[in-house]
Amino acid sequence: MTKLSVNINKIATLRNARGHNRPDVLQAARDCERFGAQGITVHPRPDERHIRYQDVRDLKPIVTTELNVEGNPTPDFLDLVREVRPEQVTLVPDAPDAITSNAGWDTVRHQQQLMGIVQELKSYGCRVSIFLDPDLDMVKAAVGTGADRIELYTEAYASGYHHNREAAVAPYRAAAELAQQLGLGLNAGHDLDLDNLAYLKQQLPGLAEVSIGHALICDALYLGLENTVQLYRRQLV
Ligand SMILES: CC(=O)[C@@H](O)[C@H](O)COP(=O)(O)O
Ligand SMILES: NCC(=O)COP(=O)(O)O
Repeated sequence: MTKLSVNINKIATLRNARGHNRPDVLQAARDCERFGAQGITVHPRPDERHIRYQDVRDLKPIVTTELNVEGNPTPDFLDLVREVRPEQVTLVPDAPDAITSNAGWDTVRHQQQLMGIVQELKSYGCRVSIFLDPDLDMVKAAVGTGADRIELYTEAYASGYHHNREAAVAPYRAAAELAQQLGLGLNAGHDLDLDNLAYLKQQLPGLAEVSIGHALICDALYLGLENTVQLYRRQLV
């Protein structure tokens, strides 16, 4: 089974536009779970333009599925996850000024740094996942970091899907097979949507989890959150 973790960053973007508490991020998390989400993902960024560090603290006690906290392991981010101890931490090498995540780790270059961080986070009981491009050398070097899983960065798959989906998924299938042979669990995310999700799931046996935010929240504007979460779940059976 592939689990659906709903990324609620965009709920926070909308809330922050007015400075009050509408929509309520915590209620949105509860509702996503009630509608079928099997996890809640947040990606606090240093400027707190959507999810704030305090949201992450507030979400931990109310999320009943799994809280997945994504981000660059800066000192502030590490202090946050030390305090909150989410079920999963996904390490993402995004620059502070990045509009959104735009690359996976160079696990060859950063293996030592990641090794120390992964070891510490695992000692708190967090599952640790490393955000990666579908590059076989990066997958091999990810093993040496001690991470439990990798999250394949699916932007290139999503952007190539409508042109040639077989070609778009091929590097992901190779990376997924290698990761699982090497004992790494497999997550995927970024720009997944109702068009491209089912094919990815079909092509990547063993895919443990997808985290989806932007497209899902956009779809919910038209289809409603309950219906949308269920539609995404149905792509994953
Ligand atoms: C790691 C990843 O792909 C997601 O966290 C994505 O970057 C969402 O972040 P934003 O909502 O800030 O675009
Ligand atoms: N890890 C990917 C994620 O959480 C959501 O990415 P997107 O669906 O907002 O592109």
